[in-house]
Amino acid sequence: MKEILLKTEKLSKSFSNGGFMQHVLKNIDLQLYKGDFTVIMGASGAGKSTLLYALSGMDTPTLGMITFGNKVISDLSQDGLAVFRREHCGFVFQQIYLIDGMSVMDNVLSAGLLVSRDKRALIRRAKELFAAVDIGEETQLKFPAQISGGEAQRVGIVRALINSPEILFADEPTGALNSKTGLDVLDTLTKFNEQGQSVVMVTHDMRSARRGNRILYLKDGVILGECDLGRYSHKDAGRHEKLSEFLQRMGW
Ligand SMILES: Nc1ncnc2c1ncn2[C@@H]1O[C@H](COP(=O)(O)OP(=O)(O)OP(=O)(O)O)[C@@H](O)[C@H]1O
Repeated sequence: MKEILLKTEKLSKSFSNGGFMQHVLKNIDLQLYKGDFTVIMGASGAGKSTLLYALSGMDTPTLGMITFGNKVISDLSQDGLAVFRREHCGFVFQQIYLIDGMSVMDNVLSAGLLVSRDKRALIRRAKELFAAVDIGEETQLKFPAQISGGEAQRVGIVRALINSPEILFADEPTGALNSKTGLDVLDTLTKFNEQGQSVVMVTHDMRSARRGNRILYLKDGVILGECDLGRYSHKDAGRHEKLSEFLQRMGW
């Protein structure tokens, strides 16, 4: 039996655009499960990022309820949401936004120090995570301008995981990377997920989506369908076909 991590009830989000209301998310009832690698797909403008922002407390819904564990997060103030995000969520975006004037290690530690005062423990965890993403000690001392895009994204993942978040949210994490470095980042996400990290990722890239075990398809602000792909394995030859067939059915 899967454990529910996060739940939405009648989640709606509307924006006022040029004097009219645009209803981007419409009454979404969704449950996200612990340990899953959930992927949100859909055409451009379907509302994928808007959904990710609402789920992660980066934005508030217009209507509806979001519950994390036993805690209703949709009622929290901006300050309450900031604390929720810091303590429970990790974020990886297409743009990495490392702080230029700090070393790679200090970038990660500064995120950790927002939650914990135990610098020694943070350094230990940072080192473990850097080892897991294959960022050596020399690179840890470099500044963001001195590392490659792929290294920067892997540092971004370490930063996102330093506070041991219950959910890692990723929005097109390979969007700005070339094929090889994008693959390294996907392998890294897969590895952490195999170790139990729950991941929710938005993408319109099939190669990225294949890493998920659960694929949700969003269309015009509603979840049109979902596909259970099972756990990722690079040996799973039928995976690509199963996903293609699902996406075709969804009208992708
Ligand atoms: N802050 C905002 N203010 C006004 N409209 C917004 C805002 N954020 C999103 N929208 C609108 O909501 C719709 C869905 O946007 P969203 O970014 O969620 O789509 P998406 O599925 O992630 O698209 P893409 O794949 O192109 O990134 C778009 O029409 C967008 O213009």
